[in-house]
Amino acid sequence: MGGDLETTDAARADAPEPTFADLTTLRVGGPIRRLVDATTQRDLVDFALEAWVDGEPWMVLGGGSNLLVGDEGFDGTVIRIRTRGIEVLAGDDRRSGSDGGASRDQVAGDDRRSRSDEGASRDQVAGDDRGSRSDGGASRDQVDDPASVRIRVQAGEVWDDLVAWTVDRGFAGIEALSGIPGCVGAAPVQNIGAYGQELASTLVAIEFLDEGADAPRRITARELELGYRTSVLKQGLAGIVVSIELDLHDTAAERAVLGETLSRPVAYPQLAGALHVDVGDRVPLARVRESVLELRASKGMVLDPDDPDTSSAGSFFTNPIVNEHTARSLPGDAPRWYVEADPVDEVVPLAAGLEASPLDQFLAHQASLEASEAPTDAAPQPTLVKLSAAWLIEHAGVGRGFRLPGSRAAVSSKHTLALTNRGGASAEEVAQLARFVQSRVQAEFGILLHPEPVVVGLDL
Ligand SMILES: NC(=O)C1=CN([C@@H]2O[C@H](COP(=O)(O)OP(=O)(O)OC[C@H]3O[C@@H](n4cnc5c(N)ncnc54)[C@H](OP(=O)(O)O)[C@@H]3O)[C@@H](O)[C@H]2O)C=CC1
Ligand SMILES: C=C(O[C@H]1[C@H](O)[C@@H](CO)O[C@H](OP(=O)(O)OP(=O)(O)OC[C@H]2O[C@@H](n3ccc(=O)[nH]c3=O)[C@H](O)[C@@H]2O)[C@@H]1NC(C)=O)C(=O)O
Repeated sequence: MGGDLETTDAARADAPEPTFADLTTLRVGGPIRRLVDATTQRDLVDFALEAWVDGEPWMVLGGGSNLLVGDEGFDGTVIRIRTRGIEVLAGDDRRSGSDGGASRDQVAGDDRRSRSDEGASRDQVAGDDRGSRSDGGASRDQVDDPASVRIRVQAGEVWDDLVAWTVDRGFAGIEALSGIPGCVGAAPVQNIGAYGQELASTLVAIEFLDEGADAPRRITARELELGYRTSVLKQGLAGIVVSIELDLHDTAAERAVLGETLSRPVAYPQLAGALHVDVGDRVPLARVRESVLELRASKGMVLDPDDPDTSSAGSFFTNPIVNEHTARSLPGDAPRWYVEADPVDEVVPLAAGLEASPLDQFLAHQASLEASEAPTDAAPQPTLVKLSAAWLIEHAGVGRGFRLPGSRAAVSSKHTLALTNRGGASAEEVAQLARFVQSRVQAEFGILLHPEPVVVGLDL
């Protein structure tokens, strides 16, 4: 291991060991047997190899903003990613995808290792938060964009600092993702998205350390199969994201003519409303950032130590994607958005009782579907509709501020999709609230809500 590794070991008696309650934005979760801080790429690989050789349980920690860990904690190694560095890749670097020198604006360095694979994939379907399927890779638009600029960012950079950095330099493409918590390395895992942009629209590739490997490899965005809050990383490809590469739009030429750095076209009606423009308009980058930060703050989605509504993991459930038939069965005022093909969320028959857990009912339903379905190659693609989990929760009788008797966990008073810790809640209290919300929505609408955060040591 390198000499600058920072190791916190539970065996060390002199300093109190941080628990997950100290390290996550939900502020719940038990002790960590061994916490190590990887501050360079070399250290990251060394720590990971050490854990893998020993065959001990391991997990990655970024900003702790999308994590619910049980009160028992984690009996293994937690590798906290602290690597830093944002580089602008120039000329050959960006075409080959190698990461040799020639960065014209390197902010911070790291012990980068060189790797040359194919460049950006060329026919990505650009997605947005309401869209469902994103095929990953730089969009044709970006690759063909003569003003595109490619950057590589190390996994431990704070996501929102990166957004601020790009806005300051007039690089457009992730401005609507302002205020999202967490670290850069977690962003491709669930293809973060908000206010009409998602990572898939700008992501070109990642450097990834597969579990058991001793050096990272490059994986193109296309290979990541990015979709609505998902990717092959979320679906089980084990390892660690080491860095990401993005193609952004450099507004320098436009600025010379217009005197302003304009955003990508505004794609989210709520954001367009807040900016007093139409969907499709372009507005100064900094205004988009400001407006998104205000919108997020009004929903309790910007971390603020003085506001218990922000002691959450953001949206606790994903918005369900169902077939058109199910969507039509909902009341007329239920928000619905048509999406492109993606897996349909399970609709559990209302007749299924609530005695079994939602997961058991889901599995039983899945098994009965598999048993009854004859294989077919030419099934027509169903029309898919994304629903609002927040609306379903509210209309299942779980309003803002709701809490179970005696519990210190509550639904946010600003947005029903965020479960919050009002002070001193246990992980089990958060899990109880989550199960209650799931069971209410299921009883009312027959729809099973899926947790968005990574859940460790708890059953949901
Ligand atoms: N759209 C929104 O408004 C919100 C979005 N988020 C997003 O959720 C994510 C949370 O980030 P963060 O707080 O840093 O993550 P966390 O520290 O909460 O980690 C959550 C999980 O992400 C995976 N992960 C994190 N970093 C890496 C990495 N370098 N390589 C591989 N897997 C990794 C791990 O899952 P595993 O163990 O399964 O590999 C980890 O358990 C961010 O992308 C954040 O932007 C969060 C809240 C709101
Ligand atoms: C916060 C996250 O991402 C957020 C992202 O910031 C926003 C903005 O793009 O859109 C998603 O929320 P969302 O679908 O709830 O978006 P919002 O615009 O806040 O609400 C949608 C609709 O839900 C309904 N709504 C919202 C809040 C509420 O308390 N009650 C309610 O009924 C309203 O009808 C509203 O129009 C993302 N969540 C998911 C799971 O997709 C996160 O992933 O953690």
